[in-house]
Amino acid sequence: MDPTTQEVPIDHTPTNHFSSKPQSQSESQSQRNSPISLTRHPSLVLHLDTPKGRGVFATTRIPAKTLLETCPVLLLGVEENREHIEKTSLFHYTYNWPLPHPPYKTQAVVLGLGSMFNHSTYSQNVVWERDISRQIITYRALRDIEVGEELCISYGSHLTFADVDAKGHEEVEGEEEVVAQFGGIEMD
Ligand SMILES: C[S@@+](CC[C@H](N)C(=O)[O-])C[C@H]1O[C@@H](n2cnc3c(N)ncnc32)[C@H](O)[C@@H]1O
Repeated sequence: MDPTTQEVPIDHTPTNHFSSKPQSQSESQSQRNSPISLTRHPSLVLHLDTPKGRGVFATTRIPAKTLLETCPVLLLGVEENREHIEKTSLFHYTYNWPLPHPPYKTQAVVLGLGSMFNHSTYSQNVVWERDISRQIITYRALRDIEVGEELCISYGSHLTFADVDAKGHEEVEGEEEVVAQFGGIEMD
């Protein structure tokens, strides 16, 4: 797998990009029950008028692996998503979210800055990780981020919009592809 993108199959096991230490059952149980710190890195600002719309930028240098943001998510019902959300602009802000039962996937609205990170094919500098049991997503610096740099994640390879960073003539995929990928954002 290309480590710079997050195109991984849906996995119900929480993963950690920066540590390989497995969690014991009691550790994960006590983690589930403890309050969640809601981190937002103080150097993040929102620019309103970029070629990608709004976007998140750094006002100081941010070292690799720094925790940037912790976002609670709002899980959508499968039918609710299909019948309503997919028909609205909110759909382009949703992430795929695994379910333990058929159809094994729904969408989630990410509350906080998580919905503001744009996509970069070539300069992804932020990785994100779902915590399935606690319904949160955490974002970390993938590498050192310089002053003035935009913070970008990868939405995966199937985009529903023309990528302003694209160098070639990459095709914009249809809406159904997006559902299969990012939700609105594959974000996996
Ligand atoms: C989750 S939102 C990100 C925040 C968005 N820029 C805003 O202003 O609300 C996803 C949307 O941002 C835009 N976007 C993100 N990455 C982009 C890129 N690389 N090129 C062009 N547009 C992008 C697209 O309109 C996409 O549907």
